[in-house]
Amino acid sequence: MGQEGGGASGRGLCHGPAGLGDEDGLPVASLGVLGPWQQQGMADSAQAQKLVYLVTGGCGFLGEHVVRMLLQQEPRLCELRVFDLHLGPWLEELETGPVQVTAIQGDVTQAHEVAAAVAGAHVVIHTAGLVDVFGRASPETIHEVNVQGTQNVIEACVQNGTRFLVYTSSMEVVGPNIKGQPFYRGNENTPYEAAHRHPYPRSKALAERLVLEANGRKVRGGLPLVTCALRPTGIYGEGHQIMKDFYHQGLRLGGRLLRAIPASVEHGRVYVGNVAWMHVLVARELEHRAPLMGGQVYFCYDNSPYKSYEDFNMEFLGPCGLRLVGSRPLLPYWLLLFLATLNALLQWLLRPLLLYAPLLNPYTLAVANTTFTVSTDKALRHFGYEPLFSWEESRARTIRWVQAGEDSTQ
Ligand SMILES: NC(=O)C1=CN([C@@H]2O[C@H](COP(=O)(O)OP(=O)(O)OC[C@H]3O[C@@H](n4cnc5c(N)ncnc54)[C@H](O)[C@@H]3O)[C@@H](O)[C@H]2O)C=CC1
Ligand SMILES: C[C@@H](CO)CCC[C@@H](C)[C@H]1CC[C@H]2[C@@H]3[C@H](O)CC4=CC(=O)CC[C@]4(C)[C@H]3CC[C@]12C
Repeated sequence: MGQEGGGASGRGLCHGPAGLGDEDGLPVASLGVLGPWQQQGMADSAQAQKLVYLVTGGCGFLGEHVVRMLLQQEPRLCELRVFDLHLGPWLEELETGPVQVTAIQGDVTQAHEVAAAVAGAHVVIHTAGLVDVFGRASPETIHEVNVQGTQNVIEACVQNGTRFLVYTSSMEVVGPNIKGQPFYRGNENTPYEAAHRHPYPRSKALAERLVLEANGRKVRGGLPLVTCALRPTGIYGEGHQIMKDFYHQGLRLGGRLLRAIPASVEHGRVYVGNVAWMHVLVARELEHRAPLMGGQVYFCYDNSPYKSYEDFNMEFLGPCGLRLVGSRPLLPYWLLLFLATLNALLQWLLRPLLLYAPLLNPYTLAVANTTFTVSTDKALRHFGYEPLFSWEESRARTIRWVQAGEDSTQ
């Protein structure tokens, strides 16, 4: 595994898009007279291993699954660049495989670091982001990472002739909105008033718009950029820190969690392995279905059941020995809202002294307390997506991970 500090090199036999001289901008240089479409038939052979992928945020919860999924499911991969502010030690175990894994410690807000990492890549999967709905980071920082960082990725693709960009957006781009209106089993075309005040959903919405508007821009060499955005609902699975936090909280309370949200409020959830699989499929199919998929958004979905946030968590925490107390919320909503507001006030008062960022605040309460679920088959229709993991398997894997009690996803 190569380790880099803000740049990428040592690409071995991979050929970057700029040096191809192929009309479609596809990676055919080292395949002699074969055209791009013929390459597809060779996908399983070692000769076809010519693609360079870059995953930003590749050491995060989702990013790690995307990285591992690419190594398992993308036979044309030659080099995989993993770009993150903080590199994970698990990257080292990947160095024995046939694909060159290049770890790049870098910051998406630094345009030159992003440009260096993108140079020579065929596909960029941009999952890096500041996921903060708890007030840990300032609104300016969230904007800088999520919006300016995404703009840097787009510009780097344009400068370097990289044609395929997949962006990890979020359900939060749509809602729940500030009015708390329910979004009940909606799809990508369901009308909904997306209005946000919170910095995280605002930043994701702005970044998603940048990505979609960049579709069709000419990249170096004159070919069009093809972009699309995936919108996961609440992701769960191995590595989901908040799930672990609830588990430990339950253990501290003698094996109990207290119901705060009515069981009737549905919150969309999707297994991390399926979200990663969707990214891999989209990245692969963008090349072949650019006119259909370019500039599109897709909700990430699978067969996980529709439940409230807490009832869904109990699917995993129950088998780990926890119990959710109460068939109805134990505290009235007004009291929860009061506590959430108090938390926000304390956060503001204590900010000069310390960071107080509990899970409960007016925004997280609103998200957990508003129905937001998706029901769509757009990804199936556009690029043949079907979940790789059944609900039973997703559940079993997540339970195993919670029980293992470690922080690794494996
Ligand atoms: N966790 C969830 O339920 C959902 C997450 N998403 C999106 O999925 C993506 C991944 O989220 P998670 O894996 O949950 O979060 P995460 O925090 O585990 O991963 C984000 C990764 O981005 C990296 N990163 C942050 N700032 C960076 C910077 N300036 N430069 C380079 N790398 C940076 C972090 O170090 C981290 O490894 C994010 O874009 C998020 O908005 C979307 C929907 C739901
Ligand atoms: C009121 C509490 C009583 O137990 C429960 C508070 C739970 C919250 C911390 C979570 C409820 C819903 C979660 C969010 C949701 O899954 C959608 C998200 C999408 C993203 O893109 C990022 C993460 C998140 C905002 C997620 C964050 C945690 C919750 C607010």
